[in-house]
Amino acid sequence: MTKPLRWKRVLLKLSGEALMGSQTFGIDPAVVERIAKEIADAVALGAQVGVVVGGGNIFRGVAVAAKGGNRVTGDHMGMLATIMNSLTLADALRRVKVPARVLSAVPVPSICETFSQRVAERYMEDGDVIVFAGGTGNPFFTTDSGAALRAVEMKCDAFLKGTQVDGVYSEDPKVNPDAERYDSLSYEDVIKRDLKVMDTTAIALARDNSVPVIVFSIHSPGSLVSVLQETGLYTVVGA
Ligand SMILES: Nc1ncnc2c1ncn2[C@@H]1O[C@H](COP(=O)(O)OP(=O)(O)OP(=O)(O)O)[C@@H](O)[C@H]1O
Ligand SMILES: O=c1ccn([C@@H]2O[C@H](COP(=O)(O)O)[C@@H](O)[C@H]2O)c(=O)[nH]1
Repeated sequence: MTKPLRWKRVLLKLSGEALMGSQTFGIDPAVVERIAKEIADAVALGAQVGVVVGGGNIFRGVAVAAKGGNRVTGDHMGMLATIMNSLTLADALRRVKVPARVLSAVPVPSICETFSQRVAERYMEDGDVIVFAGGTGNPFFTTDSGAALRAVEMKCDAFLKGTQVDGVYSEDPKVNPDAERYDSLSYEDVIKRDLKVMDTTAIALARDNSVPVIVFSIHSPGSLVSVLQETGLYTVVGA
């Protein structure tokens, strides 16, 4: 018998860098296809899925600012990068027969629809996967914050952060391989100890609206369904 889902409506945040595969930049179509299939498996089990994809595989505004450039222009470019990733993922979802919509916080009407909560709600109820593009639509934010915002707006049961590592550690495990891994943590632990797995704005928004944050590795095959069924390896951040 199939294990029931612990969380039915979820916001899945995918690291843009995770889409690069073994490349150092851009999108590896094989990785996107695998992730699309994992989302299809979750939908087949009854999950309602909204997705936010980061843009770090293409562009980050801080990189412009670090070289003395205009941060706002850089952030605009970063948001456009998330739209490119979102279009790619939505196409891959359609190829595996999952109805997918791209709703962007930054209006680009000749390319995709503009985000509105009411429209998004209707699509989700219809069983469509929504790829929320363009982050929050504002500079000086990140897609983690955009994802937390959409998770709250869409009344998601959980915010799933599918990333490069299999949970939250005492330090960045890529920097310190001996860092301690946690199965669960409070929102306050993450904020006070400045555990940089995601930004403070995103964690605070999740905390203030009681949305659990689940951090897991998107590289591990089958991990999305495992997380939804409360099996596998992940860290839960909650009250
Ligand atoms: N305490 C910590 N626990 C776990 N991971 C951490 C921690 N501190 C830093 N990290 C790093 O944070 C990264 C998670 O961020 P992620 O790669 O998802 O980037 P992002 O900025 O959200 O997305 P993008 O790749 O699109 O920019 C992990 O890959 C990990 O190396
Ligand atoms: O609300 C937002 C979201 C993102 N940006 C810009 O996009 C890039 C890529 O997003 P990541 O979360 O780093 O993957 C980000 O560095 C910002 O430059 C934004 O301005 N506003």
